[in-house]
Amino acid sequence: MPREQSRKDGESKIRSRKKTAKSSENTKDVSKENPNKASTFKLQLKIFCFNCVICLAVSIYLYPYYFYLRERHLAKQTEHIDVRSGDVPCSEKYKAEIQAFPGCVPVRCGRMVSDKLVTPEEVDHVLEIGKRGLNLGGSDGGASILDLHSGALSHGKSFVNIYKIDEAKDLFTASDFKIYKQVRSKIQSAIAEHFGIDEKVLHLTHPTFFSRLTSDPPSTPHDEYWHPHVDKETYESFHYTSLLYLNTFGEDYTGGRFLFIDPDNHTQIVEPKKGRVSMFTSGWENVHLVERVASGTRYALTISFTCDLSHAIKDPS
Ligand SMILES: O=C(O)CCC(=O)C(=O)O
Ligand SMILES: [Fe+2]
Repeated sequence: MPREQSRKDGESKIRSRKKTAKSSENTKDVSKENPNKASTFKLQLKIFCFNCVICLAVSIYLYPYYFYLRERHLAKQTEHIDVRSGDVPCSEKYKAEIQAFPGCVPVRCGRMVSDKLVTPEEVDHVLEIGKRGLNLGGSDGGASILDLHSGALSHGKSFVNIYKIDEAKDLFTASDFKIYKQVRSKIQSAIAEHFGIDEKVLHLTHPTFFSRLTSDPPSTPHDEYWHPHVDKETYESFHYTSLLYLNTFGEDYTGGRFLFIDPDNHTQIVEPKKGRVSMFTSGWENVHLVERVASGTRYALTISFTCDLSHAIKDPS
């Protein structure tokens, strides 16, 4: 029995030695293969990195097109538009606010553009009034305004009252104010018609102003006209905003397009053009911005309306 046992012990030792030998052979094989595996891994890593770089380059190249594809034009500069509109759902906040003014609640919210509302003679005259006033002042930065109602005129880093400047005493004539009133009245009727409200419950409100925009770097936050905003927030009294463009994008300046920013970063663009009127509900459904002017000088007149009698103003006179 002990001899039998020692034979079995001997056999199992041999088996275990063979196993050890085999496993050490395996170890030797793997370590022999390692250099190949390492170089394959390096190659795969390089291919991966190369693909990443290509993807990144393609994305950077296509990025502007992504926005381009999301850009839609409401009005191009090259078009002559009788009436074109874009409806959007009224924002809840605007709807809630305007309910307080019977007869002033729009049947639709959105925008409307027309190139036939104001005559070329009227636009020429209005532009001339604006230039005459703005030439007496001007911001140090890229945005100058002249508020015909209050008389506020950009001057350096702040404002002066144009009606208190000696040299501006007889600057504006009765015929200037008549033209302003004529244009205001046409726009008011068009807003009432398009948005289905009673013209009589709509009142001119402040500020009503000329703007002159250039590519000059800003000198105060007032000069940063390119930020997205909602007019109801910027100018509390506004319910309906209108803009009369006094010169033309692509001819008198580059940049300076007007963009409505809709949900999902879709944009609807109005390219300003001399005589073009754009009008829209002033609520959160119409977030918008003016692109930075890249060259030249852009002129526009903002005429806005309120349904709130306590914010009504008379025509400038
Ligand atoms: O001049 C424009 O086109 C728009 C200006 C504007 O959005 C504003 O004054 O609130
Ligand atoms: Fe605005």
